[in-house]
Amino acid sequence: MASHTAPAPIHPGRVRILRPGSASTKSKPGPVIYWMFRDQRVNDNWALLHAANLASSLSAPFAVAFSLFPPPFFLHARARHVNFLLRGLKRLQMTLSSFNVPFFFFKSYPKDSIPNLVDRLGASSLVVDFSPLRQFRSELDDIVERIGSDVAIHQVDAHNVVPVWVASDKLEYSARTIRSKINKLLPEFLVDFPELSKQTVEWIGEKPPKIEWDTLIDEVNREACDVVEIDWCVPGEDAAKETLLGIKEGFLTKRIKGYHSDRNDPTKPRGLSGLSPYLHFGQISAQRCALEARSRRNVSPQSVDAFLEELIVRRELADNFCYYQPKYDSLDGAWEWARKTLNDHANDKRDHIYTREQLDKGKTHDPLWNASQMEMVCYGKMHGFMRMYWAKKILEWTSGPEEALSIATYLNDKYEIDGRDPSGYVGCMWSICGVHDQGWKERPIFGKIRYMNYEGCKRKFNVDAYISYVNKLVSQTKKRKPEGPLDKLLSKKEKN
Ligand SMILES: Cc1cc2nc3c(=O)[nH]c(=O)nc-3n(C[C@H](O)[C@H](O)[C@H](O)COP(=O)(O)OP(=O)(O)OC[C@H]3O[C@@H](n4cnc5c(N)ncnc54)[C@H](O)[C@@H]3O)c2cc1C
Repeated sequence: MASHTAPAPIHPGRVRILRPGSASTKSKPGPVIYWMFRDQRVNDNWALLHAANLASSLSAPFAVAFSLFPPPFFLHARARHVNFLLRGLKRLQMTLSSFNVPFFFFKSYPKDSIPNLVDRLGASSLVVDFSPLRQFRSELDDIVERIGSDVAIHQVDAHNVVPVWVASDKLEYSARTIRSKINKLLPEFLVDFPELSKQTVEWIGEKPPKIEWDTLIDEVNREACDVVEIDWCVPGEDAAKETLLGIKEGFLTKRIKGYHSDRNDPTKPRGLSGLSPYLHFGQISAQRCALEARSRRNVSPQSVDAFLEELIVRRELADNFCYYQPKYDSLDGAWEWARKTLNDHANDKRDHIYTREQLDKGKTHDPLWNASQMEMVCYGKMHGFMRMYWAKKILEWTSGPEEALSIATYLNDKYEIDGRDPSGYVGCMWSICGVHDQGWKERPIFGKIRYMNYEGCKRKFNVDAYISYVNKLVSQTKKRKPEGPLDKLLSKKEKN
């Protein structure tokens, strides 16, 4: 991609030394291993660049390792998620090999495979990604504990434009309180990436075993078959780049102008960037998206500013919340005012009460809600505006806020291709528990939590058009038989 600012070295604030190790005191330090987790890309990846720099400073080679949690997978991922990830990694392995970088893949808990690999290879250093999610952090704690004290362990926040620990040292109250902190740091952190160079120190150690990608994908399709793969979104870095900058339908090249006016209209899904699957799996860097958007600001300042607000401020606020609030997916994680108002109204009469199963099947009295649920179930990505309405109605139609939150996060994680993400937990917490929002006029069930209703949606967009759009999506999905290999379909889409 084109460079717009001078490439910068890695900002020291982006790297945390979890353990110093003693590699530099050795006459022949062992290789550097990068345990890739959340940032599954070769381009624009500060963690990979750091591993390469570290290796070069030690005159040692480096390799990348990825460990797929065994079933039920990380955060109970379904075939939709795991195979998007695997198809992306399949391409990533090829790209890495063009840089002479070996790629080790395991289907086991990282806390088992990574320390074992580090030990077997006599590695001098381990570089790890950052994620604020509990399950990742506990896995990392175990890894650190199991690795010998002479091995250096460095953590790099390659996901956020401003590393979470630099942006703020505390739980932020709202976008208003974090915005100025992030904006002040952008000149330091929103800089162009240096290029990754080909590995020059020869890898003479153990060779990674051959990865049978197609067999793995078939296995996952059997093991996590309750939510099937999607076919409209091609996984991998190239497709991510195409979504951002493609000459036919790229977001910044063709669609950005309408973002400001169309992004809250669910009948215009192309009005959104469509980048969330790629951002979630780290197949594109948010920093790259921001650099490219900023360089096109003259095309449509309002739209670019609105996009940067979502991409940087809102997304990184979500990481801040999950990082500093351990109860990020529970009513206990809400602010005192919200917990009080929700508890005050927990026993209010509900006109409709649905079970998780009824909601899962989209069987409520509200055709708009059912359509949004089906958009998520069949298509795998509900429109951003509908996500708010969808979650708020779950609060209205279940027996209490704790149950509502648990159903909303369960369904969001199960079906959204971008689910199991800090932005998902915070989206549900915002909608149901008022996190990052303010108190509104008190009303039944919701208390002071912001309310949304069907009539409001009717005033904002053409509800019937959205419902028919989703019906069409559903029937197209039903028509697509799982007969032909999805690979064929995906590669055809990639060529177009
Ligand atoms: C109940 C609920 C659940 C949500 N679940 C998820 C989820 O599981 N995963 C997820 O990535 N986002 C989630 N969001 C946030 C938002 O709806 C999606 O990020 C957005 O719809 C993704 O589509 P897009 O990339 O085309 O959006 P665009 O509008 O083009 O946004 C670009 C990027 O900005 C970020 N972004 C946009 N809106 C938000 C937001 N409100 N909070 C944080 N980051 C944002 C995302 O990374 C997004 O990809 C949820 C919101 C709500 C209210």
